[in-house]
Amino acid sequence: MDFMELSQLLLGLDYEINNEKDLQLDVNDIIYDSRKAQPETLFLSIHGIDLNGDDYVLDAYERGCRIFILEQELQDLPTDTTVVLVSDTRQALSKMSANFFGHPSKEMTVVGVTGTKGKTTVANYIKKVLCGVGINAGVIGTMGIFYNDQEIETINTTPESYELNKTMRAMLDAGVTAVAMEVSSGGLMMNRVDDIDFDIGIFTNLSLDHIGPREHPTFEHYRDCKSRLFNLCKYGIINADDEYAEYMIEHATCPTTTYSVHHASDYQAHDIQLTRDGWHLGVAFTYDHKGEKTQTHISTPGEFSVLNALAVLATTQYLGVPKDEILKTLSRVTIDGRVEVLPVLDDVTVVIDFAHNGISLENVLTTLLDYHPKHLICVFGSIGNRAIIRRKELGDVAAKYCDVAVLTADNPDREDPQIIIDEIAESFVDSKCKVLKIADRSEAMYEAMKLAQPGDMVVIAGKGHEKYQVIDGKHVFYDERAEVIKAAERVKKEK
Ligand SMILES: CC(=O)N[C@H]1[C@@H](OP(=O)(O)OP(=O)(O)OC[C@H]2O[C@@H](n3ccc(=O)[nH]c3=O)[C@H](O)[C@@H]2O)O[C@H](CO)[C@@H](O)[C@@H]1O[C@H](C)C(=O)N[C@@H](C)C(=O)N[C@H](CCC(=O)O)C(=O)O
Ligand SMILES: Nc1ncnc2c1ncn2[C@@H]1O[C@H](COP(=O)(O)OP(=O)(O)OP(=O)(O)O)[C@@H](O)[C@H]1O
Repeated sequence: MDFMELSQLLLGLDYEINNEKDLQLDVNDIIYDSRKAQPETLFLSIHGIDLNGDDYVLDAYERGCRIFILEQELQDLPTDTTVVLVSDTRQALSKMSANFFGHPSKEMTVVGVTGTKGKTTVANYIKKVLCGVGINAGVIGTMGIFYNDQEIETINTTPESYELNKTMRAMLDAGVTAVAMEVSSGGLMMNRVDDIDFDIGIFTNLSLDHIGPREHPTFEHYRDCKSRLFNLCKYGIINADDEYAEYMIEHATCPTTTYSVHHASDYQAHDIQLTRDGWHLGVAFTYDHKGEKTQTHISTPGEFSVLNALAVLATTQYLGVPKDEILKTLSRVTIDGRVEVLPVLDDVTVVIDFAHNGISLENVLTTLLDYHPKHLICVFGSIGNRAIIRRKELGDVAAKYCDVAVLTADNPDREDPQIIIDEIAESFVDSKCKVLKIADRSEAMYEAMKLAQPGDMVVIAGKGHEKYQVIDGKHVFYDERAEVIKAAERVKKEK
C-alpha cells in the first residue's frame, strides 16, 4: 500500500494532536489490532466489547508503531510518540479507512440490506440480477465476499470499516461497479458503515433478536441501529408489511418506496400460489406497480420469498435493469442454503435452510406445511454460549408444527450439545410431536431421512450454506450440504 500523510488520513475528523508538525508524517497502514502492528503503521485503540485497545498500545509501540489514535491520554506512553485524540475511535476508524482507501464506495453503486431476516437472500439475489445483465457486481455478507472469481471468508456479516473499505477498493480495482451488502445492526452500532456511500438501503423486517450484554441493550436500541441505514443512503426501499415500516420511513432522511403483500404499497403482490414442479418448490404471484399488473414466478417458496423478490425488483428496477431481465433471474435462481430443496431422495422432499431463530423457523415450517406433506420432520439444534432464548423459540415452533423433531448439535461452542438439546426438548412436553435426541448432526440427518416415508418432508434447519460447526470456540470443518447428501446415500443403500 502507498503511504498517506497523517493530515490526509485525518481529513473530516475533529481531533487534537500533541505535535502539529507530525501531521506531515507518512503512514503506510491503519492498525486496530496490536498483533498486526509494524513500523510506519499507526495504531488506533478501540474500547471493545471484551477488551480495551488501550491495554495494547505498548504492544503496538514495541512492534514499531509511533502514532496512536486514542480517546484519552495515556500515562505510560513513551515520549517519542504522536498522539491524536478523537472523541470516538470507531468513528475515526471508519473515516480514516475511507480516506486511506480513497472512498471506493463513492465510485460504485452500493446497496445495503438491513433487517432481522432476509439480508443474505436479498443481497445475493441483487448480485445475481445485476450480473445477469452484464453489470460486474459483488456481494458482502454472512456467506462471505464474492466478486469475479474471488471468494473470501468473513468473520462478520458486516466487516469492520477498515476491511470494508479495503475490500471495496480491491473490488473497484478488479472492475466491480456495484456491491450489494448486508448491513447488520451490529455493523451499524459499531460504526462499520458510517462512511459508506449507500445509493440504496433496504429494510426487510424487524423482530426480537440480537439483544443481550454483548449486542444491543434493548429492542429499541436494535431498532434504532437498523434505522440508521436510512440516514446513510440516498433512497430507501421498505417492507410495508412490517410493523416497523412506518418507523423506518419516519426516521429516513431520504425518499422511500415500499413493497408488500398485505398492505398498500408501491410494489404490491397478490394472488400468491405455491408451485411444485418435480423437485422444485416455488411461488407464482402477481404484483401491481404504478398501475401495471405483472404475473411472475420465483424458485423459492413462501410469502417471505415473495417479499424478498419484491425488494430485489424494486431495487434493481430503480437501478435501471429491465423488468423482464429481473423476472427471468428471479424465476431461475435459488440461494445456497435458503429454503433450498436437495434432490437426494426419490419420494421425500429434503430441504436445507438457515433458519436458526423462532420467526424464521416458523416461516419455513408453515411454508412447507402449505404443500401438505404427509409428515413434517425437522432436524435442528441451537447455538451454544449465546442467544439462549432461541432454544425455547425454536422448540416451541417445532413442537407446534412438526410431526417429528430430531434435536441435534448446531454450533454448540463451549456448551455440551446434549444439555442444549435437553433445554430445547422442554418445549415438547405437551406436544404431539415425536422427539429424537441425537447430538451427532450427521446421524440426526440420517435418522430423520430413514424415518421419512413417501410424501414426507424433511427440513434440516440452522446451518444452510455453512461449512463449519463451532466447537470449543473453534470453527471445525463441517459441510452441511455434503453431510445431507452422504446421509441420504446411506438411507438409499439400506432401503
Ligand atoms: C462482540 C463483538 O461484536 N465483537 C466485534 C468487535 O470486537 P471488539 O472491538 O469488541 O474486540 P475486543 O476483542 O473487545 O478487542 C478490543 C480491541 O482490542 C484489540 N486487541 C485485542 C487483543 C490484542 O492482543 N491486541 C489488540 O489490539 C482488538 O483488535 C480490538 O480492536 O469488533 C470486531 C471488529 O469489527 C468484530 O470482528 C467483533 O465481532 C465478533 C467476532 C462478533 O461475533 N460479533 C457479532 C456480535 C457481530 O458483529 N455480529 C453481526 C451480525 C449480527 C447483527 O445483526 O448484529 C455482524 O455483522 O457480524
Ligand atoms: N424476508 C424474510 N422474512 C422472514 N424470514 C426469512 C426472510 N428471508 C429469509 N427468511 C428465513 O430466514 C433464514 C435466513 O435468511 P437470510 O440468511 O436471508 O437472512 P439474514 O437476515 O441474512 O439472517 P442472519 O442475520 O441470521 O444471517 C432463511 O433461511 C429463511 O428461513
